[in-house]
Amino acid sequence: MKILNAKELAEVDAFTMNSQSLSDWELMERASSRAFLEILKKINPEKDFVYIFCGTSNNGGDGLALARMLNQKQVKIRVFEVAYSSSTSKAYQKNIKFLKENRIQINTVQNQNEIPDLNPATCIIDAIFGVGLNRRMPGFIQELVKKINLTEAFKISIDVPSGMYLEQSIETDEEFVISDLCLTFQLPKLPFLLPETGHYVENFKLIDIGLSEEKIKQTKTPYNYITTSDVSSILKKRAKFSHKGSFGNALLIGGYEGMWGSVIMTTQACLRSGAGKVYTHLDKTGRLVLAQHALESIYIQNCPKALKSNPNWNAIGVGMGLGLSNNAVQLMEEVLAHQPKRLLLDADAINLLSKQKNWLKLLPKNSVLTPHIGELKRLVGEWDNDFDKLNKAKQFCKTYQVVLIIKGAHTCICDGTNFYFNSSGNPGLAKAGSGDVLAGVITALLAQNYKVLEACQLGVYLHGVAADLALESFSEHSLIATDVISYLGKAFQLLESKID
Ligand SMILES: NC(=O)C1=CN([C@@H]2O[C@H](COP(=O)(O)OP(=O)(O)OC[C@H]3O[C@@H](n4cnc5c(N)ncnc54)[C@H](O)[C@@H]3O)[C@@H](O)[C@H]2O)[C@H](O)CC1
Ligand SMILES: [K+]
Repeated sequence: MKILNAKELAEVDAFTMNSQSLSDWELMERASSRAFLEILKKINPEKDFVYIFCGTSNNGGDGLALARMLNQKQVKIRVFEVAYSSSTSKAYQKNIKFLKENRIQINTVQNQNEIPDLNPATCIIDAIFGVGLNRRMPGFIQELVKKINLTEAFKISIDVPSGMYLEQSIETDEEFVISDLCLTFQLPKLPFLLPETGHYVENFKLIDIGLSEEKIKQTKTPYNYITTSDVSSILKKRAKFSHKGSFGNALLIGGYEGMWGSVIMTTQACLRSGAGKVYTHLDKTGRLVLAQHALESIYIQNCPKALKSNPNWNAIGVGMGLGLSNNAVQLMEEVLAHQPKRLLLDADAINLLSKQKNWLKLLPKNSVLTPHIGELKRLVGEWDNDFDKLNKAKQFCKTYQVVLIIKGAHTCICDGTNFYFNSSGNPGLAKAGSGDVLAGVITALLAQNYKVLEACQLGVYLHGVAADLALESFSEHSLIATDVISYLGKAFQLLESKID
């Protein structure tokens, strides 16, 4: 699924109206009536007192249409026109006319003194600014937003929380609405997926308003959102006459300094993700633990020898609990000298790379690096804000011709040109061990010869889905990495059921 900016969305709107012979007002009516159905699920129409703040552009037009629909349902409402401009669109004016015909009072807020007492409101609908905000909101709106954020009322933002820009960070002294629910039209918006802003948009729901699929498909954007339909087309069926040699040999290297568990979890996840054969090298003190927990894997005692004697590793995953000792440095040197076809570097492998930046140019083309935020900082340096972070990540990938998987909520994959944000997963994954599991899933897919970027998208998505499905039996608090491994099967089942 694509993530578009305001200009691209406006073009898609225009194309849709033209191709479906819709007026502005009809498209607005479609958008608002679908948002209305979602609002009804969240409010008590008999008891709630809903305040609706409408700007003077199309987002405000949605708000006015919602006011009419709520009034028709006999919901108690108060409508406020947040008048930041005197020029309004035709669709907006038509909605104002309807409200007037229905004798619904429209209160104006044009300065700080006109901001109403919000205490009576039990629900607030924020339709002040949508995707079109492109500069600082006027001071009185900043004050209004501050006041909205202080209320206990249930807050619903329409399309975008007012005050949030689609393509730039807000300044520290700027406000945006922190809503309980954001009903966003058709496609996700980039700031929802970035931690600085996304932290305040915990709950967003996509409202399908029937925008032209054809035009969306034609629109070029570097930003994408990984959904079930994107990845189910990537997953390959296992052929009837296949054998273990058809699905690749994966070698996993890590598990030193008491961190055996790390590479053993990677091994288990790799085994559960379809690799033909999984070989594991870890500190020899951990070999019996490996044998107990991953009977199907093959223990490699002498890793340098294994690298030298077998030029045909389909994929190597290195770094999980590797440590930073001289031994770890030597192992990394061996791996780099081997130049595997498919290489994934996680955890300490990334930390070692950050210490020895001259190694970066030795990475085989399309190596996959899976840093969490702290590891990314060590790799690319500090960033000013999330947009700057994306730029730095992109530059890094271009320079070294690698793929970065930036782990966190909405894990982001960057290949130097495009970004892919994950839609699956939950905060139960914010625990030690989750990354080891992810490394195992992706190494298995790389071993099976999936294209690198496809292996990353599929792996990240499956890992998140497994964590989501595991919530059937566990909670976000209690979920641990091995639970995610046990749900990988169900995650694969879900995607397999979509293969034709
Ligand atoms: N397909 C859809 O997504 C649909 C979206 N709809 C809704 O329309 C808005 C987008 O409408 P638009 O009029 O372009 O933008 P806004 O309502 O966000 O208003 C911005 C408006 O104000 C100007 N402006 C920008 N920044 C400022 C500022 N700081 N101060 C004053 N004025 C500012 C800017 O030039 C714009 O004119 C979308 O979010 C949906 O809610 C429709 O319902 C149809 C389908
Ligand atoms: K809004």
